[in-house]
Amino acid sequence: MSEQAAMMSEAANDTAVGATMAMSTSSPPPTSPAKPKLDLTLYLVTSSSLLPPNATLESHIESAIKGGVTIVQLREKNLDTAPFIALGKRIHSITKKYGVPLLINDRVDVALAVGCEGAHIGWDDMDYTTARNLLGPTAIIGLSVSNVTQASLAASTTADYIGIGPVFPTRTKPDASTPLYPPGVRQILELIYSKRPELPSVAIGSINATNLQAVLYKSRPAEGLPLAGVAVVSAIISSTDPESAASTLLSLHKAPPPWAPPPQSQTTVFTHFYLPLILSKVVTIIRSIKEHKPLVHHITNAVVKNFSANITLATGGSPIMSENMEEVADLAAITPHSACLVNMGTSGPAERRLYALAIKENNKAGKPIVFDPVGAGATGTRKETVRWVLDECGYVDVIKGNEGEIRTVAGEGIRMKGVDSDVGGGVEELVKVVKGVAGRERNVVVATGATDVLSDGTRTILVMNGHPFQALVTGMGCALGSVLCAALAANKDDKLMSCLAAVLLYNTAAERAVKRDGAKGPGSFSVAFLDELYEIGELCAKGEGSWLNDVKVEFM
Ligand SMILES: Cc1ncc(COP(=O)(O)OP(=O)(O)O)c(N)n1
Ligand SMILES: Cc1ncsc1CCOP(=O)(O)O
Repeated sequence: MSEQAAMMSEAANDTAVGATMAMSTSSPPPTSPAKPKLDLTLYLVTSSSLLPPNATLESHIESAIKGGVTIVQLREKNLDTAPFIALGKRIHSITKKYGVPLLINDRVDVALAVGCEGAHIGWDDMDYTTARNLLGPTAIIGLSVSNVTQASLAASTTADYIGIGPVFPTRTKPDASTPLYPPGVRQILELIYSKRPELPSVAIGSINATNLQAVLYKSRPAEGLPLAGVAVVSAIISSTDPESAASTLLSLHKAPPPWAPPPQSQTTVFTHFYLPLILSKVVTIIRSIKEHKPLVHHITNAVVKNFSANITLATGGSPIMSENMEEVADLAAITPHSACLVNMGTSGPAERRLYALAIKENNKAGKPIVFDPVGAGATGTRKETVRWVLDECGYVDVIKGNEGEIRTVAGEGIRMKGVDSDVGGGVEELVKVVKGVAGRERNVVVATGATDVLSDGTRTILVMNGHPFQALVTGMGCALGSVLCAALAANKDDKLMSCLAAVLLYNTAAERAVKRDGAKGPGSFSVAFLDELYEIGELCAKGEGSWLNDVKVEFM
């Protein structure tokens, strides 16, 4: 305590940088320094042990600030007090030059001794009130939270910001709590907003250039403050080029993610009154498949490959079946109109690596991903693959599955026998599940069955068309994924409308197929179905929409 008191008096003699920074902008009287400006956009947290060989923390931090870091936290777990203070002072002389606040991790005494702008404290550290009393009202103080209980307590303080994490598993903090993943971050943001609507937050834990946009997008609450920024350690500290690492992260932060729909592109008038308008869009979308012949990269199971390729061709798309990791990036970038189907028909470690790569490369190229969680509830491995794809691999634009699969994705403990779904809940109940998953993932969910349920979390559509023969042909369910891909690749404006077009095309083709001469059972039906897909496409190419006369849809 006496050591701390001594440091506090030393700090009082030192020029308070918060005051200096604030004074340089608004010149308040020296006796009442204002709080330094807090910009959490790109928050660098240090760890000298992760520096590349021959790099110094001083030069690394300076370069990172040049690249766009907006706030720095000195987090040095293995330093004794004296060298920690000495390092803090050296770093502070750098951050001050750029007007970037410096906070000290855990050690309020060191923050005082350094005379920097504040401290970041966790649950094992000094309590908030004591830290605030010691550091004073103008210091920046951040608090860590790892769950909603901590978030509730933290939001009842006057802390300046909240650090939410870990988002993902991280090697940088071996004692970190269970990962939250973006939906968990979102829950915490909602809780914080309900208690202190103006309190900003950052997310931390294995955030890097690959996942930053997905973290920001998927964690964004429907209402209230989104993340103010992201905090990173290894993504900048372990880089050999911290300036460009920081500037890449910053530009990703500023840019809309490639999968976000263009502003104002969504059909907002979604009621029966507008059915003719909606159906004319369906025709336009199917016509655009014919026009663009989108490439559909299939990562799918062996049983359905041939059928899926034929369905894609009949629809007007161009199928490619490839599980070669080496060509995933090329396929994602080869043409402006492409999409990738990730069908979890088989799900071992090699497939998981392939799915991750496909999602990463298609996210990067701004190409839609349709994820089919085949047999999701059948085994623990499949459940884990679903969790991993959705939590850790990036963003999937559409999830398509039968009721059991979608309920498993929602987190229900459904036991599926193989890949078939026999859960048999009512449609109303299913609508809630589908909307819930779509809202959680901020994407579109298509649940197939006698009534298909499509939702983007806000708008929900029921489609009652189709024929029971569809359930008797192997690959029929999986190949809908191909048509969804073709429609999404051809029309980027409104994903829900593209999915509706694909589902109406598919189910109407089935109804028309059984009316054809000779379609007496599943075998002849599957051939007639291909012909009908093709014929409907031809009608749409001519702008003809009469094939939609018998659609049975409901908007909710
Ligand atoms: C911005 C930010 N958020 C969270 C943390 C984690 O802090 P804490 O829980 O105190 O864990 P350690 O960093 O001390 O290991 C952080 N440091 N920064
Ligand atoms: C300090 C901290 N708190 C939660 S996760 C974490 C470590 C983040 O480091 P990285 O960005 O390297 O995963």
